[in-house]
Amino acid sequence: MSSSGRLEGVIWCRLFRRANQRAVLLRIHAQIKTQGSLRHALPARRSKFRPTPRKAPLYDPEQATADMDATPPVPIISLGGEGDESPLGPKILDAVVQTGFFYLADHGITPQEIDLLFSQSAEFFLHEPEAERVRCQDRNNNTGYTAMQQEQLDPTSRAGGDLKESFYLAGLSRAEGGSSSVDPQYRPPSQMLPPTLAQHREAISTFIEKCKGICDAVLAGFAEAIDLPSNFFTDSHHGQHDRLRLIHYPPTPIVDPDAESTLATSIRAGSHSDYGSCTLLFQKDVGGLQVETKPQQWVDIPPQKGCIVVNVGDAMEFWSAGLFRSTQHRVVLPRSASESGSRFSVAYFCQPDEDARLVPLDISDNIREKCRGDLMARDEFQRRCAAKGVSNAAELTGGQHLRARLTASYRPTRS
Ligand SMILES: O=C(O)CCC(=O)C(=O)O
Ligand SMILES: [Fe+2]
Repeated sequence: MSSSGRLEGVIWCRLFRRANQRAVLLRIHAQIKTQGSLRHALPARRSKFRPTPRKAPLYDPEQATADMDATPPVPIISLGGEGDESPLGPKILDAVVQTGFFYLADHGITPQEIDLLFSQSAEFFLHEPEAERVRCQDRNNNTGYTAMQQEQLDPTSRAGGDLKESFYLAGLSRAEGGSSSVDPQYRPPSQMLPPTLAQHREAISTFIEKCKGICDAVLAGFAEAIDLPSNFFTDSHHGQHDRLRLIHYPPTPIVDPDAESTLATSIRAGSHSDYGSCTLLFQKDVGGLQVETKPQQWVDIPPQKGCIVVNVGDAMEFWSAGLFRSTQHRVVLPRSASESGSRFSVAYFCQPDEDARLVPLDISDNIREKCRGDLMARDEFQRRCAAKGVSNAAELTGGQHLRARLTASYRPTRS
């Protein structure tokens, strides 16, 4: 075939796939109007949502990145490169007590490593046969594949399950007692990998270890920020429950975010706070992530070149007695053509150990004074704990909180 013929073929494949997906979504939205629930409107088998296997293009790192360098809505903080020995703690204090979100620069993972992981992720979501994906599901260990709408991050919403699919990876080399010396008590579970990911096992494992290293630095920063020894939190984080999560939000039609009807349709990721100590979020070229900076006030956190989004999770909010904020965030449906294609993201969830007690700390007067304007009132802290199903954080362990939140947001796997 000539190159122009091939190009034409590719364009037709893309147009056909887009039209096919659009038709399915439009049918579902029409059914929502009559049946009132997207979950009921879902086809019995979810495979209709999928791009056609083996014909879809892989993730293209050269795609336009229009939003990338707009004025950042949260601070950009350097983890420190050569010649920058300044400690992280004082640099992140304001951000973690205000929104709990910041961009992290100079983190040591190269753009090439990130691009590679995103293309491996796209290869999995767009090319791995359904049987292989499903074979690797393990909800008991929070590893492997999760299907479209299996998770509903905001269980209170009437919109139904989130329009995304994902794959959770536990520390691969740690699970086998590999390179790093992990006390067997804190070993993450081993898991099956589907062929498209198994062939990249080494690279993915290295990526996970790098994320763990960054999280250890962030945890040390959290401790230093409140005048604690830098190992205060890292001692309770052996990576046992940490997960790297590859996420794919398939193409969906553009919606008007302010329209009343949009509230009844599903969302890419419902409003939620993260469950652990901190999250590293890698975004590429498609936006949609928003943070609730004030009640009902949602601010976009667009991809920022070279930066990871870091946010505080519930465990750290409990531990810090509400000084650090685990803020609600979500991923909205496409608002423009640039958001309507597939969105890929990668999250590294850093979790406290199973037995870590999340007893709220006594925050020193010195730190309280520094954060005066942003301190959370005691009753607000209690209210936020209660909203997350926690009556007394002092009696909670890292493992208990994680399981409670996962149980609340996942529906059982279909057999
Ligand atoms: O995909 C994203 O950008 C955000 C995902 C997220 O917040 C989560 O999975 O907890
Ligand atoms: Fe999140």
